[in-house]
Parts: sequence; structure tokens; C-alpha cells
Amino acid sequence: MPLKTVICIGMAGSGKTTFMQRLNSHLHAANVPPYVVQLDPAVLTVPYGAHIDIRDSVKYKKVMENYNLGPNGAIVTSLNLFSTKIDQVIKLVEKKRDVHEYCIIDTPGQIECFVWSASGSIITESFASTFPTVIAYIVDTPRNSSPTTFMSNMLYACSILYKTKLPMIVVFNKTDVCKADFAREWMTDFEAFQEALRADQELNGESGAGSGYMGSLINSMSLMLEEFYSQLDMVGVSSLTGEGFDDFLSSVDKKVDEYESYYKAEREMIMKRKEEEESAKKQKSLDHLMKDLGLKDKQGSSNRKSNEDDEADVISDLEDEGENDGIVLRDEDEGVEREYTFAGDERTSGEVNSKSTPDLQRRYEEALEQVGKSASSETAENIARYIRQ
Ligand SMILES: Nc1nc2c(ncn2[C@@H]2O[C@H](COP(=O)(O)OP(=O)(O)OP(=O)(O)O)[C@@H](O)[C@H]2O)c(=O)[nH]1
Repeated sequence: MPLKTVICIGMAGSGKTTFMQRLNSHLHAANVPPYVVQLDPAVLTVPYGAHIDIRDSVKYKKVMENYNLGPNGAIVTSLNLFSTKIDQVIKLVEKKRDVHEYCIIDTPGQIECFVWSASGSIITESFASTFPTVIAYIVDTPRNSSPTTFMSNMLYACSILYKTKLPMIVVFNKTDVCKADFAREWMTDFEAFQEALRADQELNGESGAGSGYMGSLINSMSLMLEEFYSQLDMVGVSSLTGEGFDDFLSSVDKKVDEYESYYKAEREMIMKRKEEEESAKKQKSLDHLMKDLGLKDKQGSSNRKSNEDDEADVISDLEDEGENDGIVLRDEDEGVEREYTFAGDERTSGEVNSKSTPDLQRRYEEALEQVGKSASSETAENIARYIRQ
């Protein structure tokens, strides 16, 4: 049985933490204790035991002070810092894949800090490329009983689906206060939703919304949502009473099957296309680089030459043939103390040691290859370097 990851996302106050707490105890009661990851750096207390807690790695208050940031900036920066360690986090979870059936992840209430940040994507991507991953989008049911609020929230959910490209379950929480039947009806019956919208506008004394651009905007949005609803599951739960959690788990199983049969293939295709585009881009920039260095025309001959003679002297080649493009002045000529990228034995006291200068093209190719190999951890390290700067 593969470990399944459930990432809980939702607006502030929707009940993510309470949902996590209930889900955790529900799984414990069912004898399948989950692996728990807590990613909200700003939370003071967590009502469940977490195996990995972002607060152990990043001190939110210190981030605020040290980087002179406001609350949301500090959450994003804390996530950025945490994402530099995501490889280790994934390794820890991987080690437990035979012990746990579920890995459940709590995210910050400031939804945009997670969903729209680079680190949020890195974290989600890292889990999704290692384990079947499902998004649980938590909705505060009583607060969404107005059709306009409901539509806005569903549009937000739709944008998360588009951003993460992962199977999604919309979890209508707090059903002990307000049943989710209205939401089910609105999600399955287009006419009923339109009717509710009309009634709501009349109740609020708004006129003209059924005509003009507003009317057509509402119509288009609800049509778009109808298509979106067909892609997702919805369940009603009460994190307070525990009602609906069995349905939620069945939904997770269904979505994991979908992940395996549909999303995984789709994701792999996207990754492959990205890789191909990346490598084409790299080739292009390599060509540019070679051209800028004035090596392009000589590439063939220099390659041939390097087979025959490994100690090809690139810079003197240029000088020999009397080209000006790409000629590098020596330190003495420029009067500038330069720092060299390559190891000291290749250049001595500012002069090019023609005997040991290896094939430049090969070195650039190797360097670019190296960049390609490190993918997510490299990106994460870049973020960390950027922040430190
Ligand atoms: N009646 C009822 N109240 C709930 C339920 N779930 C959560 N709450 C309440 O809703 C409030 C917000 O719950 P939290 O779990 O803190 O919500 P959150 O989404 O984690 O909040 P942030 O961390 O600020 O984003 C609390 O007062 C909870 O007691 C539920 O199923 N029923």
C-alpha cells in the first residue's frame, strides 16, 4: 500500500487545524496512524502531535526581526527557508512509507503565502513527485451559504487546482452548524445555483445584475465552475463531531486512484516537456555563449582538435587568427585585479597557462549539465542564497 499524502489548504478560520486534529485522531482510531507535517510557522500551539514541524527549523519571530518583515512576509520567508531542506523532509517521510498509510500536511492560514509562493510550489511538487498526493480544500460551510461568497470561494479553489495540477477534494467543514446540502445542490444543478444568485441579489436590493456585463460575467463564471465541479469530489464533515470523516477517506482513496491513472501520467508528460524545453534553452544559451566568445565558427575544428590534442589553447587560438571579438585582455593590460572562476592551476598570476587550459566548450557543457541535474534542491538553495543576500 503506497503512502498517500493529503495537503490541507483553506482560508484562515476555515478549520484546517481542527480538521487535521480530527483526521489525525480518526486515523489513530482506525489503527492507521498518519505521518503528520505542520507547515504553519506562525502558529503558537498545535493541537496534534507532528512528526515534522516547521517551527523546529525556522523561528518565525526571529525571521521577522532579522529581515525586518511583516507577518505575511515572514511566513513566506520561513517557508522559503524550510523549502531549502525539502530533500531531507522527503527522505524522512520516505523512510516511513512502510509504517504509515497517510501523510497529512497542515499549511498556513494565509493561503496565498503557501499556494502562490515559490516555496509552496517546491514543497507541493516534492511531495507530489514522490507520493500520490491529494489536495483537501477546506471550506467554512456556514460562511459560504451566500451564493456570491460560495462562487468566489469555488473560483479560488479552481485556481488552486490549476496551479497545483493535483486531484482535489472540497471539504465542507462545520456541518454541525450548517449542512452542506445546499453546496451539493449548487455544484450539481446549474439552474438551482442561478436561481439562488437571483434570489440573493433581490434580497440585497441589487438590480441589474441579471443583465449587462455583470449578468454575462456571472453566467460565464458559473458555466466554467460547472466544468470544474466535474473534476472534483465534495464531502461534508464536522471536525467538531467527527461526522463525515469516513466519506472523506473514501474520497481520498478514489482521488489516489485518479492520481495514479490520470494525474501521474499528465504530470510526467508536463515534466518531460519541461525537461526538453530546458535542454533546448540550455543548448541555445550555450550556442550564444560560444558565439560571444568567438568560438562558434571554430567549434567543429576545436572539437576535432581537442580529440587530437587535449591541450587545446582556446584564447591563443583567437589571437592567432587575428579576431578581435571575445579577446580577453590580461590583468596587466586592464589594470584590474580579477577573480578567477576556474581553479588556480589553470591560470597563474593572471596569465593564461596555455598548456593546461582545457576545452572551454566542454567545461561550459559540464557546468550546464550540473545545473540541470540538481532541479528542486538547487532552486531551493538559490532561494536561500537570495534571501541571505
Ligand atoms: N462548530 C464547528 N466549529 C469548528 C469546526 N472546525 C473548526 N471550528 C472552529 O473554527 C475556528 C477556526 O478553526 P481553526 O482550526 O483554528 O481554523 P484554521 O483554518 O486552522 O485557522 P488558521 O490557522 O487561522 O488558518 C475555531 O474556533 C474552531 O473551533 C467544526 O467542524 N464545527
